Amino acid sequence: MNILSPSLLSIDFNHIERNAKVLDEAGVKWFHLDVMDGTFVRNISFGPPVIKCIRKVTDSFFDVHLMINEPIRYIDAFADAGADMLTVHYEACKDLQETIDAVKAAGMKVGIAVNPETPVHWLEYYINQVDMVLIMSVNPGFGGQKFMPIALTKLQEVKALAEERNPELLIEVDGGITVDNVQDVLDAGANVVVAGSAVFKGDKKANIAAFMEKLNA
Ligand SMILES: O=C(CO)[C@H](O)[C@H](O)COP(=O)(O)O
Ligand SMILES: [Co+2]
Repeated sequence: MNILSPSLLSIDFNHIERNAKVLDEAGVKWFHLDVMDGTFVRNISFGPPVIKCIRKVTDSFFDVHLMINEPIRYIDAFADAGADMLTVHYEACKDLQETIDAVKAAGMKVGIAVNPETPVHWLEYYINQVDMVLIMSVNPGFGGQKFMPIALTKLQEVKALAEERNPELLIEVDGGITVDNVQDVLDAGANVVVAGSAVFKGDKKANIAAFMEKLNA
């Protein structure tokens, strides 16, 4: 079963409750929350206080994408804010094993994200310890960027690794996904699709319905 995880980076923050309702009513079950610290990526977005507010208006699964250095420092804060899963960047953790263990100990699911230039085989040792691998199809930091096709090969590699080592693994792709390229990433092995601009620009309900049609085909 494929999952759409809309990135709230593109949401109208003046109307969070109204937009969350639109997503929920459109059948969206996951919210993708992009946390940026201005050091791991050259942008700052939001943190636990905002997530805590959004938690009050929806029961959806909070798929929190941590684009922050040394995320181990904030695990409890995100757990308290209502995160269901924390996805940390391979490139941002001094001790990835310790970080994975700490997320699990805090009662959340855990994912590892890799940037476009980070090889998938670096994840081999961790692949059966995590719930999800996130393949970035843009360089992280901003919504609205163009999809990078290198992600397709990496999705195929993760899928092959998962078949061997962790058949339950969720494989998420994030960055520049549209209704026109979503089939390519599904065919390559993604089963969780993040979309920000392609959901929030224009008619949200129609955009979500178009994605759902492809994901549930
Ligand atoms: O992690 C991200 C950027 O670093 C965002 O999740 C991603 O860019 C989603 O936005 P869009 O679908 O517009 O690319
Ligand atoms: Co993201």
